[in-house]
Amino acid sequence: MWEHERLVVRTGKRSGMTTMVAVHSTAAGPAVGGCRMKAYGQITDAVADVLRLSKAMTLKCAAAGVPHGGAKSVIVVDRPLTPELRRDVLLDHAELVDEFGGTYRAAPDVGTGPEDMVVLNEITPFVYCLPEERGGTGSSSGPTARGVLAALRAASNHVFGTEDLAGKKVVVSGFGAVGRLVAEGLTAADVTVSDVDENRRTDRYGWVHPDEAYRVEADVLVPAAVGGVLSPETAAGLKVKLVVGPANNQLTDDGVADLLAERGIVWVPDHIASAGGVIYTLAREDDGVDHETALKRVDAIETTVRELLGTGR
Ligand SMILES: NC(=O)c1ccc[n+]([C@@H]2O[C@H](COP(=O)([O-])OP(=O)(O)OC[C@H]3O[C@@H](n4cnc5c(N)ncnc54)[C@H](O)[C@@H]3O)[C@@H](O)[C@H]2O)c1
Repeated sequence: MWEHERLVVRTGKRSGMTTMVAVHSTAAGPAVGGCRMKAYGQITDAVADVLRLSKAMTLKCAAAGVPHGGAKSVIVVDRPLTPELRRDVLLDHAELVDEFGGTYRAAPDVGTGPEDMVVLNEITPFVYCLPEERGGTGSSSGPTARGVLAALRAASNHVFGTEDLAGKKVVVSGFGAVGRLVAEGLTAADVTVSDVDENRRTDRYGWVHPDEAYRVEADVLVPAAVGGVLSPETAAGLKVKLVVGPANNQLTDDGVADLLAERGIVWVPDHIASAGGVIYTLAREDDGVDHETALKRVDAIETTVRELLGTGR
């Protein structure tokens, strides 16, 4: 069933590249979501992604209790990006974002960052996370990681009876901006990391090949790379008790949640565990609260997860 409010797919007049915006819902308020820039096999893959991700943003905003709906945008990279082409496609995309008149407000996502929001902002005011020197709050990776750590505290307490994961083996799959900060925050745990990019390997943590990350024996798995990583097959092969991570849309389909539950594996939905970035950004940029107050709102993810797991207080 079609449940999105609006989907527009456009060929950019400067770049000739395809960009798109999907608004899933504005029922709770203007829709927010990231602008993803990546290569896809087919345009239909990109459309499927933008529809899935925009719906996940509606769930994320609802669970976080912020007065916004969910949207997402995608820039389909179909050739090597020179700096000129990158700028052109961002300007093309900015025109599309602007046509939504504020019903979609864009933030960075995989493949884009605060500096790209500066380019969008040349055409549209409807952007978040400009660099701090431009009056924005910059990258939201820090608050996102903080939210994941809050979710981990609550879930760890539920599963292991301890909040700090002391001595527990934790596998962080995806050693990028968020994964790295989550690993750093798990000071008491025995952390192993994994990434498709071998250059990210470090002596500080154990290392496991990405193909093995979802099969190794451990206590906790933190998906911090890409979506679609929990399929019926990977769920059947997991040897962990707890899965909590920032990667959006971790399940290949909703039924995988039941498979995990049947196996006694506790999974905290990604739209709850990954909400720290959106909570922080909206608190600072829309509500105008200070850094510490915004972080307190992020830390409330711990309470949300306690309530979700029936250990609320
Ligand atoms: N940054 C945020 O504020 C934020 C907010 C909400 C959700 N997320 C989600 O969290 C995840 C991580 O975000 P990020 O900002 O750290 O991204 P990032 O691009 O900085 O890091 C992702 C890392 O995953 C690696 N990777 C890619 N494919 C992989 C694979 N198959 N197996 C293992 N590693 C792989 C990449 O090499 C990279 O190091 C993404 O799914 C993102 O959508 C991020």
